[in-house]
Amino acid sequence: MTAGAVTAVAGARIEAVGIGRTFGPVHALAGVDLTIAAGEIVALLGPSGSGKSTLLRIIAGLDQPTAGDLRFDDRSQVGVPPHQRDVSMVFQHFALYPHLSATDNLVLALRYGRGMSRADARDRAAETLRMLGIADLARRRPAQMSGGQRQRVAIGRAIATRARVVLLDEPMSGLDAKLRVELRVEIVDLLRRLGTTAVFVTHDQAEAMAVGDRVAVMNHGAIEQIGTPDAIYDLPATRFVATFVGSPPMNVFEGTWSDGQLRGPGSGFVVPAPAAATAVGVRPEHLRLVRGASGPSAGGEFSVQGHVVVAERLGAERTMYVRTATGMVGVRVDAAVPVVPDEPVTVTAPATALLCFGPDGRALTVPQARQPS
Ligand SMILES: Nc1ncnc2c1ncn2[C@@H]1O[C@H](COP(=O)(O)OP(=O)(O)OP(=O)(O)O)[C@@H](O)[C@H]1O
Repeated sequence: MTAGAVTAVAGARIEAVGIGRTFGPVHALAGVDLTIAAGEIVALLGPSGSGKSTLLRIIAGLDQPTAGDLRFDDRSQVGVPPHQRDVSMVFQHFALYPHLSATDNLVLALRYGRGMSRADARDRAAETLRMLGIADLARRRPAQMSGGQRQRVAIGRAIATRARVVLLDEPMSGLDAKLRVELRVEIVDLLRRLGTTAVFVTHDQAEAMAVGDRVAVMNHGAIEQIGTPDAIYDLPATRFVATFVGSPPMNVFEGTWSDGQLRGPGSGFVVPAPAAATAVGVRPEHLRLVRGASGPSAGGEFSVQGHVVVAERLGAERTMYVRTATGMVGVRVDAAVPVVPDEPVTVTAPATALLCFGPDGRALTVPQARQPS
């Protein structure tokens, strides 16, 4: 994409206050509070059915909340139709007009959505296609483009209008992995340069972490946690967030608490834990693999024994899966570590890498090593 000066916009500040949406007995949204700063990019991340699209549609004005308020720059948008909200949307399916060229798809949106003159609309369309590196597609119709090219045009149409809010609903889910990565870098760069406020829905945690200034993790119609990608990864507020974000996910081990310690089943781990802890979590990269069975752990270190099952190669590293009495454990190791199926191993982690969870799934402690500075 060609960098260069573009006409910037003042993105709107979005505020959702106690937004609820029921469909008969279904609570699609259960009191969502969310403030998005002007010009910020927020990724809505969550499993299928968690309410992401419903929230996005309410922000767009395509659906109305059954409770709460939605404000743009302190003005309530409840009851305001989509075309009066200054939002533009990119959907998973391109929704381009098939009989129009790339240029004309943009020109139409600018003339009828923005009331621009034909000449101004053509200038803006050309500028936008240039920004997206697809000026050579100007005369082609959607059927003459690849999926990635069509989605670039659809994104171009959304940003060409310079709406103060851009909403993207799984905009890349039909594209292959390499193209998704390429395109998301371009989208973020473009949104930043324009200064527009953006909400990006995805169920792909890597994508959410890559595009969002902040990530809002949704579950059962509520936001479980909102924070920077670093905060979401390093300081997850709940067990759900801890295991939804990260690949492979955080390992979580159930235990029984007594006298300041959490004990795994059988002769499993014993680690210091706050009262009422029911489980302890540790990320695969904080675990260490020691060959053979070792004695009891010292100094509050986490330690379980097991046997190597399989390993998955991931670039310079691999994930070794080890079967233990407390379940399967994923350990991130250097790719140079040889894989010997069935080999007895001990998996350990320092106490500072452990995160304990209570019976309601909330994180109980923030390990010293991971306190924000
Ligand atoms: N028009 C509707 N009528 C009835 N139920 C609905 C409607 N729209 C959404 N729901 C329900 O609301 C809940 C949230 O749906 P929503 O589409 O917002 O989830 P999502 O997180 O976007 O999921 P996905 O990733 O699968 O798109 C689901 O239980 C869904 O079945």
